[in-house]
Amino acid sequence: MNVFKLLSRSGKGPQTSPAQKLPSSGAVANPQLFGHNEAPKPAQAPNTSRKRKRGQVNSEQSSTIPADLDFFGGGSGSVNQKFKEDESSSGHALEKKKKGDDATDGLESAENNVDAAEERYNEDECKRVLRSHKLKVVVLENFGAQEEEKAKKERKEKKKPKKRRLEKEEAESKGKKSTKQQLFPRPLTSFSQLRTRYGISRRLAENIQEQGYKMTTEVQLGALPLLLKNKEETTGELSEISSSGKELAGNIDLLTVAPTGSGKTMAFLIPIINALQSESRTLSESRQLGPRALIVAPTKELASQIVNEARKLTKGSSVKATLMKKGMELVERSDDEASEEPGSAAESDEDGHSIADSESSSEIAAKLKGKRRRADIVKAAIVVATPLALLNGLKHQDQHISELPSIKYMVLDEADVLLDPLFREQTLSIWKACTNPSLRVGLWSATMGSNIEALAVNTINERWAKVSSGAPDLPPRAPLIRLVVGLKDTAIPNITHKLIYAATEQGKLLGLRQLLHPTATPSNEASTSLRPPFLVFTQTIPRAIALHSELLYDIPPEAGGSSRIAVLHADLSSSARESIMTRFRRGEVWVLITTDLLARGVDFRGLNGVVNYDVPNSAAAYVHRVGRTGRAGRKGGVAVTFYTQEDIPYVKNVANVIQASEKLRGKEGGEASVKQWLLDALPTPTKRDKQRLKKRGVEARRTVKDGEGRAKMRISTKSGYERRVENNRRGAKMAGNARGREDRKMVEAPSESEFEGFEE
Ligand SMILES: Nc1ncnc2c1ncn2[C@@H]1O[C@H](COP(=O)(O)OP(=O)(O)OP(=O)(O)O)[C@@H](O)[C@H]1O
Repeated sequence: MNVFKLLSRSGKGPQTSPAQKLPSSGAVANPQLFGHNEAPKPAQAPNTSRKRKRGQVNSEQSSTIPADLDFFGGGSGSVNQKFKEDESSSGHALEKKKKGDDATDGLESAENNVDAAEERYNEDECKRVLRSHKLKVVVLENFGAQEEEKAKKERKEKKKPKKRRLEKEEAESKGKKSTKQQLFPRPLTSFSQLRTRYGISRRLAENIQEQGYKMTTEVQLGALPLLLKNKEETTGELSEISSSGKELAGNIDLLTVAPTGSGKTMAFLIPIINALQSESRTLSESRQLGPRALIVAPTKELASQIVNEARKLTKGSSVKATLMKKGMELVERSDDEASEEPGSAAESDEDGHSIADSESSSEIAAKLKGKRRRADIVKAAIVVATPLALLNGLKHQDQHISELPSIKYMVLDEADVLLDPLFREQTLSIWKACTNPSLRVGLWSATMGSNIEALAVNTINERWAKVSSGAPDLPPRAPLIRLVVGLKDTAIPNITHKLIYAATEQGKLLGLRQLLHPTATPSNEASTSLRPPFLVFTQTIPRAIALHSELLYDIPPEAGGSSRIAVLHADLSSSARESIMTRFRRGEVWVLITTDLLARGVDFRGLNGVVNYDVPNSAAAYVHRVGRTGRAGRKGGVAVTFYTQEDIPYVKNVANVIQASEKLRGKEGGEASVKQWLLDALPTPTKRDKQRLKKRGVEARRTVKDGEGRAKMRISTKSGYERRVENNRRGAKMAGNARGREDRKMVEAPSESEFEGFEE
């Protein structure tokens, strides 16, 4: 169906080139964002001593590599060629699987080929690959080594006279370098290496292979080698930063900043699932151990998406993942504290964690009359939840929070928002409740302020001070490593940004209608390039609702009419939210109007665009909102941002992000969508302005009434005068109708003998 023909009233639709690639056209062969234009390196002498293994591609025989596998950008350079061999062999394995061949056979041949490629890595090549993919790994805090060093120094210094000691300290603090130690982990260029190099379970390897991914994304390429234990090298990459590198290999806290849609979910799930699988071989063993990994996400939508991903990767294994819902508990409670709410018993989860799944509501009600219900205790190894759902499962009536000593892994997905004032208290309470001394933490997001890094370091220190007191035999203290992919806090380079001045609220509505009906303005560049499905973001829930009712009848009935447009916000019930998400994912809804509820993490793979109907509240919010399109390297996504007179004090935030993202893409000067003159003309918001905007949004849009009681910043194409005339007319008509009904009642009042219908 040509969506655009149906949307454009003329029926012709805009002319699009058949070659135009949109995110909705499907996955791209190369999900990576950087490293495509890598210059080829001089060829290295081939390793002739090694016997070629079964299925391995000979670089001399096959000089032409399929374009979709050429992810290091052509040329016969040593590293490029080696990875191509590696990839083509694993791609071959994938193809085999598609044809119905035995999956394990494919795995084996890929593993054998990777073995061969592995041998030819050297440190310089690793560095080059990491650089070309814009990966930077640094040691943010090396707690263990710092403590060791401090203790050593103290012992030494005690022996020196005081004067000399003070002089030395002063000199040291003056010359202290702030540069962080950089690490160069061996990049993971193929998923097959997960088995050959890190020995992940066969089941997990098969589940990954079933996803059909041809190559690792940048964040997977950098994070997985840091988080997994290398089965061959006993010291691992971390030997560089600690004498106890052997114990630290794969045993670190990681703070990752990587672009939106770059596959961070897989990157944090694989190491956790692998570790949990090696702890428990059978399902009953795993259930006995209870929850051992906690994944915290800011919204229900994101949490349920993570659970789905985790279930794909844990299929057929002893490890299960569950979504924390109302009526589920993480700790045992006394009878007095058990939930009294019958509604909370009604939710059950795929892994059978609810007591209510086989009972009718009347049975439950009857039981509850006699005895308070004991909530269901979660047994799954991986628990995914929003901070509030988790705290509800941990808090007691007297407000004290139970400890969770069984949790060994905690992931904060969208860590910057979870540690932002909005969620900070809840998140830190959860973090502190995880009292296991070997707790490993992962903080992941596409944006991360330096204040969040500092907060993470403080929290890790505080927690350690608490858990280590009175526990002498603790494992070595893990370092905090930071991995950054690309340019920190920048929008992905593979989408097109459009910043459009709409002057007024009515101008924005007209602009959005032009996007919906593209042939009405063929000259408008923005309108010809945005295709449904797309998301529309507003500042508040009332504005999302108002915009939805304004646009409800804009889609012609032949195209599905009002069912094609929907609104999703936090005031809707969970089931309504789930149903809208499903309809949007299935393609039944084409335009989804929402608030920042869907700005983070949610993965709509084929989303063609994002419209910022209201300017986002921060640069980070822009990065996340527009990152709903262009996922996994998909090209052709469009991000349109409307701004009005009221937004001018703040719009520079957004303009700067667009400029940085276009620079990353190589679009500068005349080609850039935000011209330098505009950037120069826009006022720079102060720190206070930014803080106010982040907290409250554009103030004018929050004020519903002005001093004279008139509605301001309303979403409507009609002027205030037109609306008043219309309201007066409507009022007069309603009054007339009411009078008419009264008159008719008098005239038509039935006589007592007349039939008046059946009583209910
Ligand atoms: N190696 C891969 N090759 C191709 N696609 C991948 C690969 N890894 C993950 N994906 C896909 O990329 C998409 C985005 O992944 P994911 O949701 O994990 O991104 P993210 O980095 O968490 O994004 P965000 O910052 O928006 O939360 C998903 O559809 C996922 O299935």
